[in-house]
Amino acid sequence: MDGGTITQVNQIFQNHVALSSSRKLQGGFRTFSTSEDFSAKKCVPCNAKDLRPMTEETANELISKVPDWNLVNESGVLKLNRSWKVKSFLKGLELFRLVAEVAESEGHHPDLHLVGWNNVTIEIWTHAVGGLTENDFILAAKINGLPLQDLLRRKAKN
Ligand SMILES: C[C@H](O)[C@H](O)[C@H]1CNC2=NC(N)=NC(=O)C2=N1
Repeated sequence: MDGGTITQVNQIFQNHVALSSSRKLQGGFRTFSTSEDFSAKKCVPCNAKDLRPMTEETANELISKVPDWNLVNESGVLKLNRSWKVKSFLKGLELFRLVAEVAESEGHHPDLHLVGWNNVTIEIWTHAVGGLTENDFILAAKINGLPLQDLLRRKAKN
């Protein structure tokens, strides 16, 4: 197979969304499942040789599994992001501390932003592959499971 055909085959494998409940290896590449709870999974090391960034099509299928996260394409690099308004600067740092514990235990790390004293944005992508992998969805799902409510500014009532 020439390079072009291999790329096409890779695309086909990566576009394949497994319906089973466990991660599959198809033709040596990781595939992604629609039916799984990402928060129950564990991140794999990002330096694994068979790790490839998923296509935008796959990312679009998986984004609904991580409520409140957005899919963004930054100059061709797919990323997940989510924003919160915190009660104070220190509460923002507390939020980062909770997120950092998840990140350290998963060995997968988000980009953390605390801007204008109370605006927190977290971006998640896999630096090693320049795009999204299942790891990013696992980390996003685990962040969604954190008890952040007391750190957040309450929404203004009308
Ligand atoms: C070996 C280890 O998995 C890597 O160095 C990790 C650490 N955390 C990481 N986090 C993220 N988001 N992307 C990476 O490529 C990455 N690499």
